[in-house]
Amino acid sequence: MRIALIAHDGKKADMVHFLRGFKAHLNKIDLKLVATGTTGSHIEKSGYEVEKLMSGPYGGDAQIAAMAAQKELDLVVFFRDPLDKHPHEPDVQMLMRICDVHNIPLATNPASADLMFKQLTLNHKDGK
Ligand SMILES: O=C(CO)COP(=O)(O)O
Repeated sequence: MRIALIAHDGKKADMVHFLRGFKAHLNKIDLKLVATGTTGSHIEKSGYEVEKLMSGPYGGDAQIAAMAAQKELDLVVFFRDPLDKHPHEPDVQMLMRICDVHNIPLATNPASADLMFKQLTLNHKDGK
């Protein structure tokens, strides 16, 4: 299972907090994490192994979109900050569009991600 993780600056602390909450469960799953550059550095510091791509504004969102289009991702968690401006907004929109085109589950806030991760851990317990 490969999961992409992305968080805007105002949401990076939320991402780290969210992942900490699932650590015990996620450690039991064969999981590969991939993230945009700065998000990845934060995730690493919280004790996860993660493949870091470019930083979002330099093409990281686009790299994740390419992986989604190539069906290399099972889930994308993208904690967006709707109260801030982003110079690479076209890339952000493109990533979300590509997830919809290819029917890749996309969680854009912790409440949605929580539901998806709970399902993931349930599936794992049931051997699905
Ligand atoms: O900009 C981002 C998402 O649009 C995230 O990029 P970073 O993880 O490099 O901050």
